[in-house]
Amino acid sequence: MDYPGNLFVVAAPSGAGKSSLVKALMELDSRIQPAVSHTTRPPRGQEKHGREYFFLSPEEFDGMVLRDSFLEWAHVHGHRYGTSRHAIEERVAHGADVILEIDFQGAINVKRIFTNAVLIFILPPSWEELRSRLQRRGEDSAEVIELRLKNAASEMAQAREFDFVIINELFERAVFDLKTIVHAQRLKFAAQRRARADTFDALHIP
Ligand SMILES: Nc1ncnc2c1ncn2[C@@H]1O[C@H](COP(=O)(O)OP(=O)(O)OP(=O)(O)O)[C@@H](O)[C@H]1O
Ligand SMILES: Nc1nc2c(ncn2[C@@H]2O[C@H](COP(=O)(O)O)[C@@H](O)[C@H]2O)c(=O)[nH]1
Repeated sequence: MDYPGNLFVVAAPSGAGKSSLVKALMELDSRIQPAVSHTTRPPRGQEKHGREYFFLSPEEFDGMVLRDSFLEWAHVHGHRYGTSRHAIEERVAHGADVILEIDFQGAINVKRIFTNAVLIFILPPSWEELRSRLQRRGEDSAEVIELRLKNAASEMAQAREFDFVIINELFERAVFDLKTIVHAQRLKFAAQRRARADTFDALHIP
């Protein structure tokens, strides 16, 4: 699918810093809109229904799957997470730039549908730092942290499927990299759309 707005998809192993980076990007760039996912995971810390996620029961999630309401959904760290079609298709069709924070399975599925989507993978500088960020965040039990670190190895192996990889060592540097990727892609897509429109005009194709 090709739409007037741009779709950016950010994935990372848990604790690499993608939510922090996306939040910082949105503070610098008012054109970027977040998409709130649905999940069966219980809220953690100060999370609020409708802000970080729509928190659903397994039955409610099943209902959305049966109604084909998800653009993509996946099992991640023992819970289900999904991106609603409604949240994306309508907004991108109307020219909005939307950013998704989802896992690598979701990112690859989104790219199959939105072939112009830009996939960005965030890596931590080291295993030690990844562990220490999860511990410092202080929102997950030791058991959950171990599960997320165990899953991180296979997630990181997917980085090569992505269009861009950012190493989030120095936070400000990583925000700059993310901002630069978004800006460069907007320019590229705008130029492609102009070139296509010019070709259609030249060929008198309505
Ligand atoms: N460059 C950085 N240097 C040091 N700490 C960082 C950096 N980036 C993020 N952090 C911290 O690491 C922790 C994890 O970051 P964050 O919650 O953004 O990760 P995440 O990838 O979104 O994780 P999850 O997928 O579990 O939600 C947070 O406490 C955050 O403040
Ligand atoms: N495939 C999808 N993955 C998603 C979605 N929303 C979030 N996620 C990913 O799940 C893990 C865990 O998130 P957490 O908030 O429990 O730490 C993380 O990788 C998210 O990016 C989604 O809609 N689809």
